[in-house]
Amino acid sequence: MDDILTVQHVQKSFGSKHVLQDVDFSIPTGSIFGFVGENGAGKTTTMRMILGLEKPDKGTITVGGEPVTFGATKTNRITGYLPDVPAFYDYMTPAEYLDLCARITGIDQRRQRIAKMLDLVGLKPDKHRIRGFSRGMKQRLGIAQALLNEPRLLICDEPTSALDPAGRNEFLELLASLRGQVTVLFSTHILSDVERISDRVGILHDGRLQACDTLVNLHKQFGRSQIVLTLADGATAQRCRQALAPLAVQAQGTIVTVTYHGDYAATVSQILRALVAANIAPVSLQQENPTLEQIFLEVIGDAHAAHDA
Ligand SMILES: Nc1ncnc2c1ncn2[C@@H]1O[C@H](COP(=O)(O)OP(=O)(O)OP(=O)(O)O)[C@@H](O)[C@H]1O
Repeated sequence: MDDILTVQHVQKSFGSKHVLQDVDFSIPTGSIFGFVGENGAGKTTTMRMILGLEKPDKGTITVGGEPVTFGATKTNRITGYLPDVPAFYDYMTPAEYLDLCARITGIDQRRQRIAKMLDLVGLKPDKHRIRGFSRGMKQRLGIAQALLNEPRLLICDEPTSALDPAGRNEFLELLASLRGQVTVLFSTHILSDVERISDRVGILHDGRLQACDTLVNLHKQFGRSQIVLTLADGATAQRCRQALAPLAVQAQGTIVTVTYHGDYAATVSQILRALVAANIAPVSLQQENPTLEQIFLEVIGDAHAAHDA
């Protein structure tokens, strides 16, 4: 699979502030990429550089194999953008607004295209003015606008942060429904949103992409998975802890927790063999997967440790 976007060794400072030190990543065509970082990490700056709205100090960016140049860039013909605070003409209906955008960008067969976009984002082609829209409806209209020119790459800056849970849910479903039709790059600091729909995740911290991989691989590399056993009583829990001593094991009350990296099946069979040998029958055994939030903390913790070393 080829990469729709490549960002190579990009650096950016504002005055004496080094925002991006060496950002390097690519996005395979057709995937949904969650771009994660704390406030001020440089997500918006990176996206603006991909759109040619900001000039990198060093490094190169390509979209669809073409280099992005600062200013009027050809690559924006295949890129759609939903800014963090999209601005609309409130007195227009969504169809009127999309018609205006389509005229400005010279889109053919406007009527069919607008009807298709409104249908895709679940907005009615009626006389309701944007003024009365909820934030969620405005975000969906923003997506319709960003998709108007049938882009190959859709960039969304913090698209869910201003939405309530129901609006977020709807919006994430809409983004997920675009999978396969358009490659999506969206930034957020809501990690559960990334976990729900992304194929790949990039974690931006300290001016670098500290991790960039599929969720499965991030779990493998950084996730500290746990297996939680419940025993009949405290004494059995202590015996269980001793039986499992070669593993990273803790006991508290009747609960014994084993923390492991890597393969669940291999670890659980090791546990079961040790329990059988010690003649211990647990009341329950449960697998607990790390959340992306735990992985994020692990990644930025590793970055700090490397920095301090
Ligand atoms: N035009 C500018 N001039 C000076 N500093 C800037 C400019 N644009 C961004 N910055 C600074 O660069 C840093 C990164 O900002 P950026 O908006 O890219 O971060 P972000 O990860 O998108 O954060 P947020 O989640 O808060 O939007 C911030 O410290 C910001 O103040």
